[in-house]
Amino acid sequence: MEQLGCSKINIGLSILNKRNDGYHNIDTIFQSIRLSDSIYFARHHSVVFSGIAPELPQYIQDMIPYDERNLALQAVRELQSYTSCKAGAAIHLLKRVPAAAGLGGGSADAAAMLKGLNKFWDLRLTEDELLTIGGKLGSDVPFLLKGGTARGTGRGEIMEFHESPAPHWLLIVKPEISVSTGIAYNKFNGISQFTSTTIDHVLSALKASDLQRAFTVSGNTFEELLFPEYEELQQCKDFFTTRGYNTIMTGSGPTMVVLLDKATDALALQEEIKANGHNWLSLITKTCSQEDV
Ligand SMILES: C[C@](O)(CO)[C@H](O)COP(=O)(O)OP(=O)(O)OC[C@H]1O[C@@H](n2ccc(N)nc2=O)[C@H](O)[C@@H]1O
Ligand SMILES: Nc1ncnc2c1ncn2[C@@H]1O[C@H](COP(=O)(O)OP(=O)(O)OP(=O)(O)O)[C@@H](O)[C@H]1O
Repeated sequence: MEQLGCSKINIGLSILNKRNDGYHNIDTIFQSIRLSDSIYFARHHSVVFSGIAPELPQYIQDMIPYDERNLALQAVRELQSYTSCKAGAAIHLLKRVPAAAGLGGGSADAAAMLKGLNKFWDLRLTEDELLTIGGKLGSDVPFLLKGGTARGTGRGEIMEFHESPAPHWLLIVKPEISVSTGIAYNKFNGISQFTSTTIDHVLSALKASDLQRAFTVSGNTFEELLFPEYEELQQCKDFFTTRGYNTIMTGSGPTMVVLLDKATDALALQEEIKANGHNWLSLITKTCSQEDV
């Protein structure tokens, strides 16, 4: 049995304030994208876990541990302790989503593991139970369990779902910079030009099915926090905006999301990235809706 774990982009993200539990309240628009990892389940007498990421560059492969530190295996452990299930499974994770990219890759695997094992072991957990278990594993996991298009508040787990825009082609571009999510959040000093009003504007553009406008009016507090320190991020964004493409950073970065008019634009941009000597990883994907997740 195969279970897909679709990743996400954030179309706008405002950090509102720091909470007493160490997390930050945010206001964001989550949007599922087709780019996904696969988890394969086969019958086995005990739980064994393995994984590979052959399509990703070596420096990203080196970041992903296939042991108890892997969020997907942590999802297995959470399910085992919640249900006391003693069943086995041979579980294999095939990663295609770049790690530490702001695409929610590890969280997508955790979500896929919860949904996959719920079916494979016939656990019959309700969606609410999965959302509660998912929330323990990471702030992005509840959205990734459901997918589609949602406004996320709280630490991201309070979700208000909306109709997804028609599928749009995207070029996902990741510079070779890694900043951990926790460290990026710690740079927040209480002030951002992007507020819930920014996210209101994104949402009204989405309601009008105008993804171009949604990108134009969106903003991400993490851009304010990271661009001054990592010049290459501004350079990467400018590379696409100066060529006329609406471009936003997703999550806590460093990945840029370039909104395309047509898939062939991606091939031309990939050629230009190479011709300009940039070592950015770029992948073509599409936005998708809850039915695809
Ligand atoms: C940047 C986003 O991807 C936007 O969707 C998420 O907010 C991050 O979600 P995530 O990777 O699932 O993050 P978690 O694993 O829950 O938290 C990692 C670390 O990020 C910080 N964190 C995360 C989410 C949040 N709303 N406030 C935070 O301050 C905390 O220091 C936490 O220890
Ligand atoms: N299944 C997994 N896939 C990728 N990374 C994982 C996984 N499990 C644990 N990790 C660790 O988590 C780190 C962050 O990777 P992940 O892909 O989840 O980040 P992200 O896309 O930036 O997440 P977010 O957008 O939720 O902040 C990696 O550097 C890696 O060490």
